[in-house]
Amino acid sequence: MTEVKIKRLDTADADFASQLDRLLAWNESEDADIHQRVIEIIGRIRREGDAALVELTSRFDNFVVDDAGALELPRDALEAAWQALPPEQAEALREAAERIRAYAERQKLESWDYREADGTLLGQQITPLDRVGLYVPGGKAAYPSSVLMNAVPAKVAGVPELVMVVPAPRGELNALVLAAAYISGVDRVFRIGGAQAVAALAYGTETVPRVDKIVGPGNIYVATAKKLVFGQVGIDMVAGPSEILVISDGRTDPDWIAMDLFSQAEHDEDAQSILISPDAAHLDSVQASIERLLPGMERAEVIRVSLERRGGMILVEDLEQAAAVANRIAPEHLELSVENPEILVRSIRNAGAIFMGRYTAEALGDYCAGPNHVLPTSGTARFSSPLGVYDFQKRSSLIYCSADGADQLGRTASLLAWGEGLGAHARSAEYRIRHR
Ligand SMILES: NC(=O)c1ccc[n+]([C@@H]2O[C@H](COP(=O)([O-])OP(=O)(O)OC[C@H]3O[C@@H](n4cnc5c(N)ncnc54)[C@H](O)[C@@H]3O)[C@@H](O)[C@H]2O)c1
Ligand SMILES: N[C@H](CO)Cc1c[nH]c[nH+]1
Ligand SMILES: [Zn+2]
Repeated sequence: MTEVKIKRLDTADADFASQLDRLLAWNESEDADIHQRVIEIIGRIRREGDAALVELTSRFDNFVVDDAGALELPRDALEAAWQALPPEQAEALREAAERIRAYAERQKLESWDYREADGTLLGQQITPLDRVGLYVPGGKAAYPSSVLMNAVPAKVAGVPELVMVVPAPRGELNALVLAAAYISGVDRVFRIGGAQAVAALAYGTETVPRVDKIVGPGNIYVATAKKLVFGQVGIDMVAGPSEILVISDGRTDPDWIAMDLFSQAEHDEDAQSILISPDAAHLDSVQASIERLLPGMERAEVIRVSLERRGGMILVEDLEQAAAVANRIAPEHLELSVENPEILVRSIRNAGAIFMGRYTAEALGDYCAGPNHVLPTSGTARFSSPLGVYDFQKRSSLIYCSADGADQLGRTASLLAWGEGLGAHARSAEYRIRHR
């Protein structure tokens, strides 16, 4: 077994900050290249519609159809997949869906208003989005759990129309993906993926309807496409290649930690797995576990590439410094594998999801704990949050002025409008003032 070359960093090194920046950075030329390719794909979908969708699907997913209509799955295929599931899988899917729903129910934004003494009413009205596009990844692995994570909160919000896209390599789709779409109330499913699927949802084609917002995770092509179509449609966040950051106090079984790092590395060669600990001997033990366990893994090569390209082990002075480094990284998933996670969690400011304590494997959150697994990546947890019901709801402000309210507010508005030199604004307010 050859050594797995994972970068080692030490906060005591003078140039630690720049070493960390290099660990987190995407290769710039690779990044620019992907960006350019995605712009071209989006341009083709806008200009050529279905024809480009069919051609790009055959090129990237090895899935050839004569006519774009065949990219849509008939609804009875979803029901048939659900009916054919082995009972224990159906039960697991249903249990996961129920737990995701129970958590989502608590996230609902509600309408509210309040009335002032003069009868003026101010408030907020909540409306679900009309039609949402759900991206479900499927290039290298199938993600039934992502179907539930996308669709269940959308349904809780009350979105009337859910359009799902999922790549079908060689035309094949995982039965659990279809069954999950069935039980979570997805309306239409198209077998398309990557930047071309995002563009089709954003602009519409002859067969794919244009949506109001696109949500869901995907690889770097999907994440880049979502950023580029933002404005034409809403997007939830940048949910790209998966990431895990483990802070260990050195007392968790090194095999557990190695497997937690593998669990995200196995998604994609672009995934990122980082371990931080104040215990240098523990980092060595985890390295030894990685080398011993890796050959037995199903996706060993993907894990190895991911760990060697984007993985890291960071030696810190203490757990407080570990938290500071974690906040700088702002990971998608953060495991606090320590004795008192409820104390350390108070120092965490930037993380998509925080898994507290040695027993809380991140994988539980991926499937069935309840909180959403669609989470911000690439440091965007500094300003983004997990996918939730609120992503499928809009807020409109409500303002009702009584005659007395218009009289009072009109005087203030008029003064401010004249101050801005905007006469029509001022007069519009003044017309409603009672002139004595
Ligand atoms: N952040 C989250 O919440 C979250 C959740 C689940 C999965 N993920 C991530 O989703 C990703 C899934 O990736 P995947 O690849 O399996 O499926 P995917 O559906 O995201 O991507 C597959 C598509 O990528 C496109 N593609 C692949 N190579 C291309 C190329 N060279 N040029 C142009 N387009 C290309 C193809 O169109 C293909 O259909 C992983 O990175 C995983 O870590 C993230
Ligand atoms: N870890 C992924 C989110 O980054 C979600 C997932 C689905 N299946 C397995 N994992
Ligand atoms: Zn995962």
